[in-house]
Amino acid sequence: MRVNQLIALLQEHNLYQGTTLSDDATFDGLAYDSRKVSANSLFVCKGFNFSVDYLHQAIANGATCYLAEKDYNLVTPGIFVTDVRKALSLAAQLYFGFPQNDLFVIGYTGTKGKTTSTYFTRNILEQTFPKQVAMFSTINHILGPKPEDQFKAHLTTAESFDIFREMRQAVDNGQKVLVMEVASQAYLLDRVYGLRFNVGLFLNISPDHIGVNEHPNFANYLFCKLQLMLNSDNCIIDADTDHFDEVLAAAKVSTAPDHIFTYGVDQPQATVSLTSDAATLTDSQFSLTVNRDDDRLAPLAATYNVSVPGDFNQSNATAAILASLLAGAHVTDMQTGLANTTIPGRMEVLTTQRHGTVYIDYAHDWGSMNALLHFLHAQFPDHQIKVVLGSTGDKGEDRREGFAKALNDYANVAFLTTDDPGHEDPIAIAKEIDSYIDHTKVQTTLIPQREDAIHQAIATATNHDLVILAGKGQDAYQKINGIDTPYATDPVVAQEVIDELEA
Ligand SMILES: CC(=O)N[C@H]1[C@@H](OP(=O)(O)OP(=O)(O)OC[C@H]2O[C@@H](n3ccc(=O)[nH]c3=O)[C@H](O)[C@@H]2O)O[C@H](CO)[C@@H](O)[C@@H]1O[C@H](C)C(=O)N[C@@H](C)C(=O)N[C@H](CCC(=O)O)C(=O)O
Ligand SMILES: Nc1ncnc2c1ncn2[C@@H]1O[C@H](COP(=O)(O)OP(=O)(O)OP(=O)(O)O)[C@@H](O)[C@H]1O
Repeated sequence: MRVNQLIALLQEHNLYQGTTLSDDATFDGLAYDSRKVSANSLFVCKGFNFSVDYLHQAIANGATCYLAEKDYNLVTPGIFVTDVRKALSLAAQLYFGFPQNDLFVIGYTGTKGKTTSTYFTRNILEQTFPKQVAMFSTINHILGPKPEDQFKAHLTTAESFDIFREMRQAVDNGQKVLVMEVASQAYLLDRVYGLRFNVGLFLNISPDHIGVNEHPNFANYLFCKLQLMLNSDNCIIDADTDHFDEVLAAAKVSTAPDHIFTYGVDQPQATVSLTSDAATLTDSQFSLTVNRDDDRLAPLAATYNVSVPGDFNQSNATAAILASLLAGAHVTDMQTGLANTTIPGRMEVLTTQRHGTVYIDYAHDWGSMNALLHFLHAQFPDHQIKVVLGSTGDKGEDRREGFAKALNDYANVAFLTTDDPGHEDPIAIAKEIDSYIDHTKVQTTLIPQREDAIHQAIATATNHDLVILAGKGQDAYQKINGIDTPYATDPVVAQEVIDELEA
């Protein structure tokens, strides 16, 4: 990477303040972690917990220059900028050769449904472009068709440097499309600064991620999510979302009306309207009506089966249909892809002979729990709803009251147990949830061991019951006192219980 190119790019974005380096210098490496610096690298000084010791370590490891918001007055030269997070994103794009230019990039934001929709979209597009669809999801990253190109994710949206590094790998692996989740935190911390999306989707918004290390308030949370609409060539919006008018207004700022698409349940005003045709305990079927006179959209008027239950998943699937249409998919690809998608820990279904139907779902706040229980209650009114859940410690304290509200509205029985208690006592958390429960509607039992709670829920269930194991999905740990304590996962525990009971 040549320094004069970097300076020109920084100047273009009004970030450049000056340098103590000669402008004909070149770098062989770029890093923001002192432990990953190689010879003749540019080291980027950023972060809430940044320490000058990291800069010294980076220099010892081979950094020949640093990029920072302040001059550390060292012999080693520096490049100075007004905003180092934005500068990191631009430097990474330059260093990795702007890999986004060789990918069709689809980004999903929303409080709920990002992971599910990302999986749906990838599965559809894999029908159209086999082995050429990369994915950055909360669960895992896929950069190519080989097993070594797939690995677990650390964040929902990675640091900018890692995003562009992985995009470069994906392009080098022959990938044509990238489907990724864009958390609000990504805009808060400029992880996608300077990235233009071919398609940006806004699924929904409800209060979440507000706290010390996240957004200061809801207005900031919404502001960050809206940024995806301002940075996308095509915008797709769920017309049923709260704050729809603000989302649409944000999309209109930089996107022409015929590149803005909306969808909603039984919404004749939306570009595409979806109608639920059937729902069983294990899957569902819906139809789309196209309300805009547009030849590209016309073929979407069809019927689709989704192998994951939940009316909210019909909405997620519709988002994926529109996004994949813009990427070049045919309706048959959509129908096949949706009918064959399962998402780890999202509405996984275990059927039993005598103990009802068991759902494993990642619902871990009021919004998702409410959507899940409302769907099950409305669709299967003759069934009793039994829920196993806890609430995380050290954060999201308001979730406890939210869970109780959703249980009061729709559940019959709740087994309150452990879910990532952190430094808190799980039973104290369970008691707090219980304090908001209306016991005339919901019968509660407090059981500290999650495995025991799952056992009791399934063992006491009959074929008229729906048993919901909520909150952990496929998490293979419990966060206890700062340690990720191994946990077999809800699906494994549940299957063992079913095998034991029905042997
Ligand atoms: C508050 C927050 O989001 N922090 C993220 C941010 O940290 P940061 O830039 O402030 O860096 P830091 O962790 O304070 O470390 C300081 C700097 O020193 C460097 N360092 C550190 C140690 C060392 O020996 N040498 C060294 O150079 C680090 O590389 C870093 O650049 O950037 C880091 C990557 O560069 C992230 O790992 C870190 O995420 C933390 C772990 C986190 O938990 N973030 C959560 C809140 C988050 O981002 N969540 C979203 C939302 C999820 C959702 O929607 O559900 C997500 O996208 O996952
Ligand atoms: N469109 C939706 N509306 C409401 N709830 C949903 C929707 N889609 C999924 N959910 C619920 O939210 C849970 C999380 O879904 P998913 O992982 O797809 O969302 P996410 O946006 O990636 O979530 P998170 O940011 O919490 O990781 C699901 O297990 C389901 O209970």
